[in-house]
Amino acid sequence: MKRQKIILASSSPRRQSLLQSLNLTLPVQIMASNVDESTPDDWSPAKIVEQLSLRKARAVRELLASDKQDHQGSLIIGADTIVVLNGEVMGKPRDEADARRMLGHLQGRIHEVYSAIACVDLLTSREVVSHLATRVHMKPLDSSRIERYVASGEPMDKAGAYAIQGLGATLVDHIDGCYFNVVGLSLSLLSDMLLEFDIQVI
Ligand SMILES: Cc1cn([C@H]2C[C@H](O)[C@@H](COP(=O)(O)OP(=O)(O)OP(=O)(O)O)O2)c(=O)[nH]c1=O
Repeated sequence: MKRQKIILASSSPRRQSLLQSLNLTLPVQIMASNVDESTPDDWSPAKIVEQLSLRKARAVRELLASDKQDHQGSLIIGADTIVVLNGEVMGKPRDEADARRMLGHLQGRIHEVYSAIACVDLLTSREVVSHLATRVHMKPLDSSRIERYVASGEPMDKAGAYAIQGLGATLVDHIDGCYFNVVGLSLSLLSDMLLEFDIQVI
């Protein structure tokens, strides 16, 4: 049995276009699942993103279980991103008020963005998971600027209520670490992990 395809277990358009930008010779299929993203309070940021990325990839494996034959050569990839400020974990904002609150905490401070990638191999049943943290230095922002940014709609489906790849770039002073890790899928980490499954990007 040979490697047939990669399945990205994600509904995030950012992750889809980042993976596609690698121009892999293997076909890429998108298959999102609905997983419960709640986690115990005592989990570290690294454990949260690693376990959630695994949960997403395993959920797709379960979806495929009924027609295993067709997917045996698949490598499933899941990913998860959170923002962490002084121990406070921020996922996606619940509403605009929550986005305002998150940006109010992040402005003028340094936070970390944790993103994990999980690879679940249907060929060998092997699972590999890893994460990176990137430090983001956000500019000081007054409340009217935060208000205008929230009104743009961009924060709503982003961890920490901003998108560094969009208008949010204007709110960031600088970062230490991998840029694509902030966007939600580190291509550097992903390429290293794919090599472990004999998939060469370049
Ligand atoms: C900090 C930051 C996050 N994000 C996004 C990446 C993720 O899509 C999202 C964090 O939510 P996630 O729960 O990691 O992902 P998701 O629900 O969007 O997609 P899926 O679970 O189906 O893979 O925040 C940005 O796009 N830009 C940024 O600068």
